[in-house]
This record gives sequence, structure tokens and C-alpha cells, in this order.
Amino acid sequence: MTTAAELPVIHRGLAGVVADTTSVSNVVAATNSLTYRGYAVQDLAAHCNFEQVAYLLWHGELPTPAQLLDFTTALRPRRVLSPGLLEVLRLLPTTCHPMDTLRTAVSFLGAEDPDAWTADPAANQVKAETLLAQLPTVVALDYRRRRGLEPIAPNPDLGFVENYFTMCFGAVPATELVRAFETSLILYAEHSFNASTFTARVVTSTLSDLYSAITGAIGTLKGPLHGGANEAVMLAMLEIGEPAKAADWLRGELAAHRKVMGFGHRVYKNEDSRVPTMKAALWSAAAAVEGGERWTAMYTELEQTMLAERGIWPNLDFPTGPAYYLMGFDIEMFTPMFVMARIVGWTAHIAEQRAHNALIRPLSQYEGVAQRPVPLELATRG
Ligand SMILES: CC(=O)SCCNC(=O)CCNC(=O)[C@H](O)C(C)(C)COP(=O)(O)OP(=O)(O)OC[C@H]1O[C@@H](n2cnc3c(N)ncnc32)[C@H](O)[C@@H]1OP(=O)(O)O
Ligand SMILES: O=C([O-])CC(=O)C(=O)O
Repeated sequence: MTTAAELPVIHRGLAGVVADTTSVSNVVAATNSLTYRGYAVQDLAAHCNFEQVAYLLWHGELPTPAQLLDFTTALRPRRVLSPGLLEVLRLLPTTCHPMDTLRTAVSFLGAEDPDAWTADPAANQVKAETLLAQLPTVVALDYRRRRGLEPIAPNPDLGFVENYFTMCFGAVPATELVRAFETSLILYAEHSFNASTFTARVVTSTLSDLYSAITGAIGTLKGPLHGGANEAVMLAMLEIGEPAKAADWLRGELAAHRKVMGFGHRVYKNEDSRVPTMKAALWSAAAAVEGGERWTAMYTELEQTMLAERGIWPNLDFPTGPAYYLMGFDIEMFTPMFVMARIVGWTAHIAEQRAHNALIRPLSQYEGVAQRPVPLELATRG
């Protein structure tokens, strides 16, 4: 018989477990810091565009101007979707969540790619870049088809952010909104062993293909305890309606023992390293949109009340929710837009997992009924 002293230590939710090494990014909770390949994310958000950051995460170094030109010249024409994928998207019900559209699109791209199973790092890098190029086209097309609008073709002459806005709305909005969106993509691009990245690494650890890993990661990100929180934040803000009602609403949620989406984090127990940068971007976006101060005022009320009541800080999904709303995006597109950025982190981790693979398979402590025979009266064989 196992004594209490012999029972293994169980790390529910793998909390506090260091599962492997990584050189992609470093989250340091003690100092609220996040670096991508050694660069502070705040620095990257201040000085780089999203395509530069994607290059950095994939290749380990920021691109020289010539490397950046080569990279974007190769990437931008690949935004066009195949006829097969367009047909699949046409067949999807408009009632499904856009994350289901995206998950199905990636799964189909895997089915359509005769080389999907390759183990060649260079071939998988090309696939990662194609996903970065094509996912925004899928999200924008899905947004428009739900409204009965014709798709707007991608424009290879435009940068990532400008092209995405144009495919959605036919125009590029005010500079403050463009900058806020680019900031959100940079901040969302990577965050070490979060649940969706870990999913991608688990799938990859079986030597399955990149599309399967990304399909699993999209399914994981969709949940409201992870990426789905950015949608839940805005739905809550709309339900609250007025900043003056925010504090009472929040106290009511806590009294009812409900989680308040956009607050708390598994790793950061003080402030999420990315929030001050995204909060500043939200404030600047709000100043550029009529009525924007309603959402910044509500942000402040909710943040202050949560800190006073529970000492729990907002996470990145808290400022991105209202920022995306101010940019005019439908709420159900918020998590797909997180995917458009995190595809970079996921595929960087898939490459790293493949390069130093070990099958991911933890143990469990059994607590079910003790071993017993099949009752003879229920036996159908033997
Ligand atoms: C990009 C991202 O994925 S960031 C995360 C986005 N997710 C959310 O915003 C969802 C809301 N937040 C949460 O559910 C949690 O904070 C998580 C899942 C993100 C992290 O949670 P964990 O590390 O597992 O901590 P856990 O959920 O156990 O919380 C610890 C305590 O704080 C409380 N708590 C944590 N977050 C919240 C919250 N958002 N609202 C209310 N209470 C909270 C818990 O109820 C728990 O209290 P208890 O000890 O009295 O039971
Ligand atoms: O790290 C986490 O657990 C969740 C998160 O903030 C992210 O994935 O960006």
C-alpha cells in the first residue's frame, strides 16, 4: 500500500512546472518583464513593426533593412487564398464562431498541402510564413461574408496592418488606431509556454504536422480563460453600459463567485508586462474616436475596483478588448485577431520543439476504484 509520504506531488494545471527550455521569449513574473529573443517587448512595440517582430521571433535576430525587404516581398503576395479554401469558407455556416472558421481553414490548408508532413525546417518555415500571410485574409473575408459583403482582395503593396484594415473595411483608419492595432499584434505575438503554445508543442512532440499543431492551438486559444477573454471583456463592458455602473457590477460578479474576464494571470501575479503599453495604445485610440472616453473611464473603474477588492491586475486581454471595439471590429473577431499575431509564436515554438524533441507525456495519480473483475452476469464473451 502507498503511504501518504510516497504519494507524488501533483501540479494541477502544471502550475509552477518548468516543462522544457526555450530561447524564443522570457516571461519574468518577479520583474513583470517579457523579452522576445532578448529584446524587451516595450522596446519592440515602440520601434518596430509587426513584420520585423515576426522575423525576429522566427530567426532570432532583427532583420537588416535588406532582409526585411526580402522578407516582406516574399510574404505579401502569398496573402491570396486558394480556390479550394474559398469554397470551404463559402460552405461554412455564418452562425459558427470565427474561431471555428479559422480552425477549419488551417485544417483544410493542411489537407490541401501534399507536403504537410514534412520534417524539413525550411519547408515548415515557408508554411509558417504562408499562415501569417493568409490568416488575416481568412478573418477579413469571414467578417465580410457574415455581413453579406463581397470580399476585398489583399493588396501586396500594403503593410500587414494597413492591408488587414483595408480587407475588412476598404480603408485604413486614423493613425492612432493603426498604431494601436500594430502594438496589439506585437504584444500578442508570443508568450512562452501558455496553454495554446503548449498545445502546439504537445502535438508537435508526437512528430505530427504543423497544421495539426496549429489547429489544436486555435482550439485552445478560443477558451475564455485564454484568448477568448478579449471578447468576454468587451461583452461585459457593453453589458455594464456606463462607467458609473462598473464598480457595482464588478462587486456583484465577485459576490456571485464569478471570474471577471481580462483579470488575473497564471504567471504574472502583479502587473502583466504588456498591459501598460497596450493601455497607452487604448488611451490614444480612444482619444481619436468620438465617445472613446466612455471605455477608458470604464476601464479605470473596473481596474481600480478589482485592485481594491481582490488585488488582481488586468491581463493583456483587458485593454485589447475595448481597443479592438474602438477600431470598429465585431467582437467575435477579437480572438481570431489574437491568432493572426500568435501564429508567429506558435510556429517558432513548433520549430524549437522539433529541433529538440521529447514526447510530452506526463504522469497521473490514479484515484478511481480499485482493480476488480468483470461480473460474470455482464460478460458477453469468454
Ligand atoms: C492572453 C491570456 O490568455 S491572459 C488570461 C486571459 N484569461 C482571463 O482573463 C480569464 C479570467 N482569469 C482567470 O480565470 C485566471 O486569472 C487565470 C485562468 C487567467 C489564471 O488563473 P490561475 O493561475 O489558475 O489562478 P486561479 O484561477 O486559481 O486564481 C487564483 C485565485 O484568484 C481568483 N481569480 C483569479 N482570476 C480571477 C478573475 N479574473 N476574477 C475573479 N477572481 C479571480 C480565483 O478565483 C482564485 O481565488 P481563490 O484562491 O479564492 O479560489
Ligand atoms: O501566458 C499565458 O498563460 C497567457 C497569456 O498571457 C498569453 O498567452 O499571452
